[in-house]
Amino acid sequence: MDTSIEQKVQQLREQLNRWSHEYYVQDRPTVTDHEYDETYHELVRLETEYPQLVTSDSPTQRVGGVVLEGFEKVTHQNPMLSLSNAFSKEDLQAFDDRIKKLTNRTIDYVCELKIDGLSVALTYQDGQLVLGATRGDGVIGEDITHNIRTVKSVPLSLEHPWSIEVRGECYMPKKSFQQLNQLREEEGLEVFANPRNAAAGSLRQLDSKVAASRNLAVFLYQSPSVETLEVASQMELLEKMQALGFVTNQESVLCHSIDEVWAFIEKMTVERNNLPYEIDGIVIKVNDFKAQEEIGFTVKAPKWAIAYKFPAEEAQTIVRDIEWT
Ligand SMILES: NC(=O)c1cnc(OC2CCCC2)nc1N
Repeated sequence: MDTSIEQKVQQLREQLNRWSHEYYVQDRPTVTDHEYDETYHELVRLETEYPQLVTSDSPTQRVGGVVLEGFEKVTHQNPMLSLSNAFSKEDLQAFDDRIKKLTNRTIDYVCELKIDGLSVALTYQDGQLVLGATRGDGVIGEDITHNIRTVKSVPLSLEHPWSIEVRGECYMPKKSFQQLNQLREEEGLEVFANPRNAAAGSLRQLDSKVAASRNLAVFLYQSPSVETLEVASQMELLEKMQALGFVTNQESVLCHSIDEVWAFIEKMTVERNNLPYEIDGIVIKVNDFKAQEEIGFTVKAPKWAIAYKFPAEEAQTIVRDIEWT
């Protein structure tokens, strides 16, 4: 088979992956959907005629044609940690006091929206996505690669042949959640209680066509590969992951004191209702990785991070009703 066909297929594949990155990762498309679809179907036609040219990172391989018998177990080389919780400004002040006792370094905090989804770990080998896994109990998770590959904002391959693992949250946008529940109601099916359950239910499907239909998305926020990535702080890690083509949450901020952290929490307590996805709090992390190492971990969770949880909305609703009645 002549190499010009091979080059044509590679050129189409790379072009479509670039356009997909612009649309799903940067939210800045440079072509119309029609132009994307035309190019996509040209690739489908050529891959159908020359199936030996299909590669695992071709956009045609995202559509979910895999039905598993069951889920394989995955052991996380680096345990996926959980978070301690804070519920008040006083809890955060106590956290800040503890931190100051554990390191003499000047501490900056990174505040990240606590995305209300399902934790996932993505492993890339030589730039190719080879594994998508759930957190499970933190040590043993489930292999959900067939479903993770259908999430449009997860790169199937990276521009450079990195061998790294990145972690984040897979979630269902509010709009997709409402549309899904409306569809389920029309079909007489049980509706999902919240977007988190809907995302978890979608990723735990054996048939990847289901996940492919659920418009899932991800935000990446952690990586055990900090040596490979040569980053010295959480902020640098977020910037590096974005540079590699991963979606990171653009609301993350650097705070120089716990008072600034609280100001951000108060701001997001109001703004969270306008976000296109659900959050259930704010994650506060010591920025500098050397300081994180000094501060250390408890058995299950880092001492250098805490999750401030928003008050449960139902409680507020009840209180509001009482006030008005
Ligand atoms: N749901 C989130 O958005 C979220 C969860 N966890 C973390 O960090 C944990 C992970 C390992 C140590 C701290 N960050 C987040 N943004």
